[in-house]
Amino acid sequence: MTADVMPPEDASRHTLRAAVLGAGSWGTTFAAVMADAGCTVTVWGRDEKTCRQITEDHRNEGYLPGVELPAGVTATTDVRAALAGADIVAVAVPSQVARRTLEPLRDAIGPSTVAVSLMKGVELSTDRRMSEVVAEALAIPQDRVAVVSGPNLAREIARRQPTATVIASTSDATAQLVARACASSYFRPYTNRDVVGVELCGAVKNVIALAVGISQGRGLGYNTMATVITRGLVEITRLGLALGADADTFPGLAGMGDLMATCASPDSRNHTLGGHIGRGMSLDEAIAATGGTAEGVKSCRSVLELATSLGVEMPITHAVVRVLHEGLPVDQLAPLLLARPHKAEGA
Ligand SMILES: NC(=O)c1ccc[n+]([C@@H]2O[C@H](COP(=O)([O-])OP(=O)(O)OC[C@H]3O[C@@H](n4cnc5c(N)ncnc54)[C@H](O)[C@@H]3O)[C@@H](O)[C@H]2O)c1
Ligand SMILES: O=P(O)(O)OC[C@H](O)CO
Repeated sequence: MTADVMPPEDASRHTLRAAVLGAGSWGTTFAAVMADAGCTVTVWGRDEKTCRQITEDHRNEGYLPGVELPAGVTATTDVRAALAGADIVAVAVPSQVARRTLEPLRDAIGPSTVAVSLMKGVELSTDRRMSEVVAEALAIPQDRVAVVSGPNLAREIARRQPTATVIASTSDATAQLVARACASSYFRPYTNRDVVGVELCGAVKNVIALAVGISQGRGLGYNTMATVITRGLVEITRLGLALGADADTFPGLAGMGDLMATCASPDSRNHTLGGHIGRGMSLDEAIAATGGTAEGVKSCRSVLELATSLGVEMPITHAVVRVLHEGLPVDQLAPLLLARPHKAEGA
């Protein structure tokens, strides 16, 4: 199949209305996905110029250069106008601002509106997963919340390159509604009840991608990359199981699938930022050079806190925290990981 050629769907199959909060890469892309799946979509963004460009020119050049958006996507800076009458509200702001973005909007959400977290992070002050933050901030029950996570690099999907994703919710009806709102010829959703596992995979793979980026920035090769990815999946699984996740989630799309995409792609902000650190930039320089939201930079600390509170060992995550936030020189990362006491592979 040739890339960039999947046609949009027939947009007349259903009449769902969706709002997307966040006019960045993934918010805009997921809005386009839902529009191609037949929804009428309004994006809320903070920047007037970006919103006008989305509505009038069907583009968001700041985040998705060269991409033409479906005409069914419009944008506004008026968040309440975006939310009016929405069956679905999808949230795509940085994880650490989700709570403060959503709390003032409690009264603007309809009584049966479903909220979708598109975010891949863990809240710093509370160690909460994003579906927990969304439910608490909007004061809605968990069964009206779904999570979308998988190998979903926005820039590829915005060009209608085919991919699959996972829609996780404690409610089958909620997951199916969201799946219907986004399924198209280039975007295939699979539903899953394991919200904990799906969300953890999405948040922790960003930390592992930072580690892979750092090692590649140091000039290390594919053996190192494969080792970090594989042992990264082991530590994601260990934490997930300790939190009650389903073991089947980890080798799936939200686990191994997203880990591979993020650790391999030059489009990944986490991977890219890790590369800058590996080549010797300071954290502030690397954040500025990368642009966009690299969630692992902050979430590595909340993930480590969560793991420590449960007595779960996460050596790669710990090493990333030490390099990014505790001044460990980058060339000491590999020796730190390799000098750990011997253990059997399955232990
Ligand atoms: N880009 C991707 O490929 C991708 C794919 C899947 C999931 N995600 C996840 O989606 C979430 C959003 O990522 P993104 O790629 O769209 O990020 P982005 O940096 O491209 O866009 C973030 C958006 O949030 C807005 N924003 C920033 N600070 C804000 C604040 N204080 N209050 C309100 N809005 C604010 C920005 O203006 C921007 O519109 C992240 O959790 C990310 O991990 C991203
Ligand atoms: O650009 P990143 O590193 O936030 O990764 C984007 C997506 O999460 C990949 O699925």
